[in-house]
Parts: sequence; C-alpha cells; structure tokens
Amino acid sequence: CYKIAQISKDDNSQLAVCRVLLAELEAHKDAWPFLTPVNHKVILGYRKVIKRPMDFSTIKRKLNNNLYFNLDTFIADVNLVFDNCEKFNEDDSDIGQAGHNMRKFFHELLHLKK
Ligand SMILES: Cn1cc(C(=O)NCCCNC(=O)c2ccc(F)cc2)ccc1=O
Repeated sequence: CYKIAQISKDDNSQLAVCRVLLAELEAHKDAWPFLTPVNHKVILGYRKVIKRPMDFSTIKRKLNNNLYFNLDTFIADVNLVFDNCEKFNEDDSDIGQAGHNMRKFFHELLHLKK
C-alpha cells in the first residue's frame, strides 16, 4: 500500500505545483489577454482559426475539477494558450508580444522548479 500512497502523493504534489505555476502566470503584468476565454463574438474569425481555445480561467477550472492527469498535461494546456496566441496575432502586436513574454516567463518558471 506504500506504493499506492506514494503515487497519489506525487499526484497531489504535482497538482500543488500546477496551482502555484498558474497563480504566477495570472499575476504577470502581460497576462491580461489570457485571463478569460477570447470572446469569439467580438474577435472576428477566432472560432474558425483557433480549433482548441484555451485560457488561464479554463485551466483553473480544469485544475479544480481534477481534469489534469499530471504536470505534463497541465503544461500542454498552458503551451496551447501561447500557441493559439502566436497563430492568431502578429508578433509585433500588443497581444502577440504579451504571448511571447508569457511563454518565456513560463519556460523560466518551469526550469526554476525542476
Ligand atoms: C489571446 N487573445 C486575446 C484577445 C483579446 O482581445 N482578449 C481580451 C482583451 C481584453 N480583456 C482585458 O483587457 C482583460 C480581461 C480580463 C481581465 F481580468 C483584465 C483585462 C484577442 C485575441 C487573442 O488571441
């Protein structure tokens, strides 16, 4: 039973790491484009171009509903936010730049925590 306890403890500690990482992303000055889902009624063309929308509030809901299997599935959704941003926005736009800054910040966070 030690082995089973060990696996579940890792899941819990991995989930705790995800919550801390998400809180740090949300606190970043350039997080504003990513805090809530893109409103495709306002942002024309978004629903057609971006097949898998993702944002920090959706990631938080998924975390709270235990929908991430481990740290890697959480990281995949965070990277999806930045990949969608690069696909839809020019690099030299405010939101495009925010996406690049946030991706770099997240990458550095991950290397700090390893
Ligand atoms: C990622 N992405 C975002 C937008 C976009 O226009 N997003 C809304 C910006 C306006 N939203 C805010 O300013 C805001 C939202 C929540 C908050 F707590 C504080 C400020 C457009 C294309 C795209 O690819």
